[in-house]
Amino acid sequence: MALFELDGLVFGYSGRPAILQGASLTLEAGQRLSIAGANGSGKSTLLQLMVGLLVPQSGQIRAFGQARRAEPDFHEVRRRAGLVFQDPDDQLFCPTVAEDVAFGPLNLGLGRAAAMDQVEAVLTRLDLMHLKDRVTHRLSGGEKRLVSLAAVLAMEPEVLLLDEPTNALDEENAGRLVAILQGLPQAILLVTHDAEMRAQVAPQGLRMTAGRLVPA
Ligand SMILES: Nc1ncnc2c1ncn2[C@@H]1O[C@H](COP(=O)(O)OP(=O)(O)OP(=O)(O)O)[C@@H](O)[C@H]1O
Repeated sequence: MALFELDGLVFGYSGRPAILQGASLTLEAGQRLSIAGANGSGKSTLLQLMVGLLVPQSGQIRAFGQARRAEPDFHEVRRRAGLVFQDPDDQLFCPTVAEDVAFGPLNLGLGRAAAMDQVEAVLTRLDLMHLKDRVTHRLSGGEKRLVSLAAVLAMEPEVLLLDEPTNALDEENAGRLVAILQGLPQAILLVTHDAEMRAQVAPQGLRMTAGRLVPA
């Protein structure tokens, strides 16, 4: 069963010409796929459509074996597919790092103690335990990006949708992120301008061109 099957998605922001003009892709379990493309070509827009944050004007979205049309269809999609936003400030909204990372597990119904165990496990895995009690909005841009990834991984999604994950990361942390992603079991859809990262994490690639996805 494919995790995602997007067929002929058309989307334009209100009152503006369509950015996506028939974008299609299939993401299978365990697959790693990258998407490149010019600034403003619609890559972030596509990821937001995949988890129901935007609604296509036409085209089909199947996720985890089912057609997804209305908002309630996407609750399950957002639980099983973790989107790491391009801007960490869209992801992180709690006072401290521990609370931000615990938010997802608590929301999924985990008890406080189990959620805190999960927070420690994820922060340890990403080598971020030193940030656990920090005030989130005072972190550096790169630290926020890593905490965003931790917050998504804490929900144990089946697939990761990553929007420019190396933005604001220094070379050392970008390298660490690549190693972390290489070691994860999840399927990954990786949007990035970073050609080296695409080669290391998701060599099979597509390119967004004129509103469609074509082999890179
Ligand atoms: N909320 C919005 N309302 C109106 N236009 C928007 C909105 N969000 C994005 N856009 C526009 O839609 C186009 C596609 O944006 P999108 O962020 O999907 O591109 P992208 O391929 O991810 O770009 P980048 O590589 O710069 O991150 C851009 O022209 C952008 O300005």
